[in-house]
Order: sequence, then structure tokens, then C-alpha cells
Amino acid sequence: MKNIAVIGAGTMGNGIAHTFAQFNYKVHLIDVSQEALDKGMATISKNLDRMVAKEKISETDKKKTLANISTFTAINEGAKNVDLVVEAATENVSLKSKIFKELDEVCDENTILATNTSSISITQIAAVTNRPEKVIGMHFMNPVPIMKLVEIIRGYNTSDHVMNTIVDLSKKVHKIPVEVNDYPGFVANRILMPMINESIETLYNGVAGVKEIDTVMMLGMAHPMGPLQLADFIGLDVCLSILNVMHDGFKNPKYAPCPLLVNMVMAGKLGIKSGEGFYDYSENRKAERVAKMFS
Ligand SMILES: NC(=O)c1ccc[n+]([C@@H]2O[C@H](COP(=O)([O-])OP(=O)(O)OC[C@H]3O[C@@H](n4cnc5c(N)ncnc54)[C@H](O)[C@@H]3O)[C@@H](O)[C@H]2O)c1
Repeated sequence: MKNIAVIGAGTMGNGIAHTFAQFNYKVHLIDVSQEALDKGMATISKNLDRMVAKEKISETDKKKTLANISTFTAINEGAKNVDLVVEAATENVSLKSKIFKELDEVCDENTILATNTSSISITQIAAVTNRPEKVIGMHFMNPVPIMKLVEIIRGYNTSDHVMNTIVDLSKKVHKIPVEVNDYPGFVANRILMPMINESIETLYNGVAGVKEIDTVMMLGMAHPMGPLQLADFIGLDVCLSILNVMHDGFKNPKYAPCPLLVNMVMAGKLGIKSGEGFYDYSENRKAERVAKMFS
């Protein structure tokens, strides 16, 4: 495995591209938007600078990592002749189905197609291709260059060979893979999202304020970050769509998203990426708050 295409240059896509490039894989970073590609590359560069400052990598490593990434705005150019595609586009089932149909046509028959989806069925995505045995979930955690876990999701038809290849690859980029089966939310979000949703419900019911809820969970449960701050960090739109997938998939009202979360997303309050969520991230306070999260 040498050449990897990453689809989507947003929060996750740029982190995934950074990680593979740092371990010397040739990465094709693909996004429909040139602006997203430029922003993604700027984020990678800034994150590499932070690693250089902390003496985790050298200036030469930074240059080599950046040189390993090329950018594309079309899947039929960027996903040709690669061994693996990791799709990290927006969490939307019809968008992902469209992307996987195109990948199935464009990619070599041996190319493995992975998705970084947080909750959408791998089996459903695989079903739009003619290679369901080569489709797998590779669920990285945010921020990708720092977080060790990768949830590897076996779709109904995923072959053992593909599972083993992706587990080995995850270890090669110094991640810790955990194998799970394909049910809505997998393991990470099935447990995390109800906790975040309940925190929002607690706020919505007026039991306590944002800071108080986060403080209880940080100091009382030894969580490094409060659930409302974590929701801002993940993106409130992403949290909402994961809850909707679990609600639809299990038909269980316990996964119904809190009306406050729905309202905030409709109002464009998406967390860090929009500048405001449960906390204020307006320019002068953003850098300080983000730096604090990773210190
Ligand atoms: N944000 C998180 O913490 C997190 C964690 C784990 C997994 N995920 C999953 O990763 C995926 C991406 O999430 P994100 O937070 O990076 O989203 P994001 O909104 O930050 O980025 C998505 C990117 O996809 C691009 N895109 C949309 N349609 C495209 C297409 N047809 N071809 C190429 N690019 C396209 C957009 O332009 C955007 O740059 C989702 O499936 C999400 O569920 C997110």
C-alpha cells in the first residue's frame, strides 16, 4: 500500500491526509471546493508547525509531509491509481452513495474503499458498489493526528483480507485499531452521542448552565473535556446527523435529538467551525480556546 486518496478536506479529511502523509504515504486530497482544499492544506501546515514547536517532528519531516500531499477537485482524477480511498465527505447518506458509485467506476478493481462515516451503515454504502467485500469503515477520531483510536467497522460483506489489511495499515500509522460490527453509531457514537444529547437536554431543561454541566463532567467523571465543549468541537451538525441515523436505525426514542440541538443547527450555530456553539469562538477567543483543548 503506497497511494491513498482522501475525499473531503474538512475537519477529518485534512487530519487523515496529514497522518498518512506523515508516515510517507502519497496522498491525493480531494474536495469539491478549492477553498476547502486551501483551508485544509493551511490547517495541515499549522498543525505540523505545532508538532515542530513541540519537537515531535523536525522541519524536514514537515516539508516531506507536505510534499507527500497533492490536491484535486475531481474524484475521477484524484482517485485513479490508488490502493485505498478514505472518504471523509459530509455526513449524508445520499452524498456518500453517489461518491461510492463514482469510486467504484473510477478505481482499480483491487482498490479498497473505506469510509470515515460516524454512523451511516457500511453495508448500505457497500451495496451501491460492485465490490462490497472491499468496502470497510475506518472511523478516525478528531483531531486525527493526535487521537490514537481507529474504529474499524466490518460491513456485512467485508472480507477478512480487507479487514486485516486495514488493521495493519492503522498500526503502521501508529494508531490503535478496534474491530467492531456494523450497527448504527458503531461503538464510539452509540455511547458518546446519548451522553452529549443528555447534556444538551439538561441545559434545555434549565437544570444547569453550559459551564456548570461541563465542569461536573470534567471534575466529577475525570473527562478531559466537557460534553458540550466536545459537541462544539465535533460540530453540532455532525452530532445531529449521527443522532438522526441512530434514531432512524433503532426506532428507539432514546436517540431522539434534543430540540435545542435541532434549533442551534438550524440557526447556523455549529460550534468551533461556525465561530459559535455552546461557547463563543469569535476570532480573538478561538485560538486561545482551541490551544487549551490540546494543551
Ligand atoms: N467532526 C468529527 O469530529 C468527526 C469525527 C469522526 C468522523 N467524522 C465523519 O467524517 C466525515 C467528515 O466530517 P467532517 O467533520 O470532516 O465534515 P466537514 O464538514 O468539516 O468536511 C466535509 C468536507 O467534505 C467536502 N465534500 C462535500 N461533498 C463532497 C464531494 N462530493 N466530494 C468531495 N468532497 C466533498 C466538503 O466541501 C467539506 O470540505 C463525516 O462522515 C463525519 O461523520 C467526523
